[in-house]
Amino acid sequence: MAATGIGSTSTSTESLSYQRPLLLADFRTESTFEQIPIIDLECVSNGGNDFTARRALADNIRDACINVGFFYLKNHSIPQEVITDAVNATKDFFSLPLESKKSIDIHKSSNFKGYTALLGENTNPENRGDLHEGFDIGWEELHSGASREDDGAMTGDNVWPDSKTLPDFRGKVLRYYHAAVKLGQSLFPVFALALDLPEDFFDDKTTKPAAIMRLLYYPPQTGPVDDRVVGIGAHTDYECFTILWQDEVQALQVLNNDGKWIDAVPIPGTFVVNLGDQFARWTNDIFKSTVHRAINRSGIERFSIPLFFGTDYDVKLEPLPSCISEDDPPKYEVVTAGEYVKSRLEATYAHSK
Ligand SMILES: O=C(O)CCC(=O)C(=O)O
Ligand SMILES: [Fe+2]
Repeated sequence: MAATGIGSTSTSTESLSYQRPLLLADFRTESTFEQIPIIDLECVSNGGNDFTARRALADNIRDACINVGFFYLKNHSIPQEVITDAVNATKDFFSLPLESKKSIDIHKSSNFKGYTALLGENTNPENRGDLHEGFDIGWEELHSGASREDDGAMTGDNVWPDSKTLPDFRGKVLRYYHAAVKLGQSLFPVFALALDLPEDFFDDKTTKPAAIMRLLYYPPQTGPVDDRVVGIGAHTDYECFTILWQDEVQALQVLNNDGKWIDAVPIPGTFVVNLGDQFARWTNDIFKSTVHRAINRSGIERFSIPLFFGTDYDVKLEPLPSCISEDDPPKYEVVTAGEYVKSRLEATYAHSK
């Protein structure tokens, strides 16, 4: 599937920009961040015909990717109604009796799909388990329900709760999934431009959206909090980038270079986007896969929905020539995106096997 949202036809201005010397690391600032930047996606959401605006957007995104690894996205194109439906479906799902949810436990799945119970996952190996419940899905055709025949290491169907119990659940969740995938597809060309690559660079590497979506529920943690049992322990994400919807409850925190946790304060109408390990690998760490965690000390329930979007599972994560040099040799062994995601998921769920 071709990337949507912005065109990839070359103009003379674009060709010139590709030939600029690539000194991406020079965009790194000396001091660390104290805030997460807000980026306006209007020029992509409106059809993306203005290259000057796309270039300016890519420059802002480059700055955020090199120096923070996180940004808020405003003026995205996902209708509020699609989000609200998915959030309501999320709340209905987590309200089901534990035995219904356990019947589709993620440990029964060969491809990491289904329900994760409280403490079922441990994102930070130094911790004792994450205090959230989750529900994971991957790509599935909206109407026919077909999954893909061959997703390499990640091949397999989604699992769903009983449609008699939650008749609208699958439709609402998948509608949001496909909207978020479309938004993600519109971001790949901007990331490419931010790396001074042709805007269509990721098109042939993202033909079958390798996107995992999670519904997450964080119960409140009251009283003294054991640092080793938090909502989600300190970790980096595994794919190229994550598009996170979060409700109004503050819990997400992002680690800056001074080791200080910066709150990713909820901003209504925005998504939080953060980079993951695949982009760190493509760029030999020029793009930051920033450590983050979530602790819900608010006293009320919190819900969030991340969508993790990587390159196709059979694509090799090779460093871009512009991001390596004699002084900066490749830092990572080359593996496929699917092997990488699978190995990280195996480690995350190993403790509750
Ligand atoms: O719920 C959140 O705010 C963050 C979730 C997260 O970091 C993840 O699932 O990887
Ligand atoms: Fe994360």
